[in-house]
Amino acid sequence: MRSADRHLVVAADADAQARLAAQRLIARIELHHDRPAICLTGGSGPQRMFELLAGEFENRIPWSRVHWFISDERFVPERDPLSNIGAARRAFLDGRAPLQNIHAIPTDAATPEDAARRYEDELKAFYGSDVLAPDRPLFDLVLGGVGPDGHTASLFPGRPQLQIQDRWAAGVDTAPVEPLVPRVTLTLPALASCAEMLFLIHGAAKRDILARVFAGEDLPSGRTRSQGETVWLVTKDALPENAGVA
Ligand SMILES: O=C1O[C@H](COP(=O)(O)O)[C@@H](O)[C@H](O)[C@H]1O
Repeated sequence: MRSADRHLVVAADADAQARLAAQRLIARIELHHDRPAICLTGGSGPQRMFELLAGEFENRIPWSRVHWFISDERFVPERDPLSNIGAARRAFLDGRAPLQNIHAIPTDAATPEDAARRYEDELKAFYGSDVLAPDRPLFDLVLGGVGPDGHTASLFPGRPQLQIQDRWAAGVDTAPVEPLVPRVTLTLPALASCAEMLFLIHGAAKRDILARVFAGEDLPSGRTRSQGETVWLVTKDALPENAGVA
């Protein structure tokens, strides 16, 4: 199903979803002949796909060329089990991606805000400009998830980071959902600067929040926009009735 705002793809189960996601990621990499930029995310959504990238799909990734970023981070060291980039590194990046191609949010900074400013500088240096051009996306692919309150990355409902238009990253002093640690998040304009935004949603526990997003409620995940395609890759068990799929 296609609508003005979203392209919905339904997967039979989490394994099928992970395969489709890995194939989309590889297709985006293949479209970029220089330095593809992939923005990973935390949470449960991409974990099975990470396993496939370390296994069955490993030989299809030109590891020396691809650069890996992260949509948001908990303000903890990478070795902490709560670290989003730490989880991605352990699952598939370590031993495959060159270290200089892994762009972690610097959680050794003094504060989340300092970390956000340093990450913004790193993103701008990679992009080669301080201004995001409408016809030149920062990322080839941005992965997304939806939390129980409709948050995506670490953009939470009603929080000021959601309104930021002039920054690429921002600190979040306290997260309103578990784990209750400070965070750093990319902002909506930075996330939107992509050729494809791919939400990975699975499990019956996501059905109610997805129904609210699809109903048009003003939630962070529903506010995301991409310069290119926005794809919601949803398993059957997470699909709400208002998704418009029989
Ligand atoms: O806190 C976070 O949650 C969202 C959604 O994660 P999920 O486990 O509920 O699918 C995730 O996208 C974000 O990166 C993470 O920091």
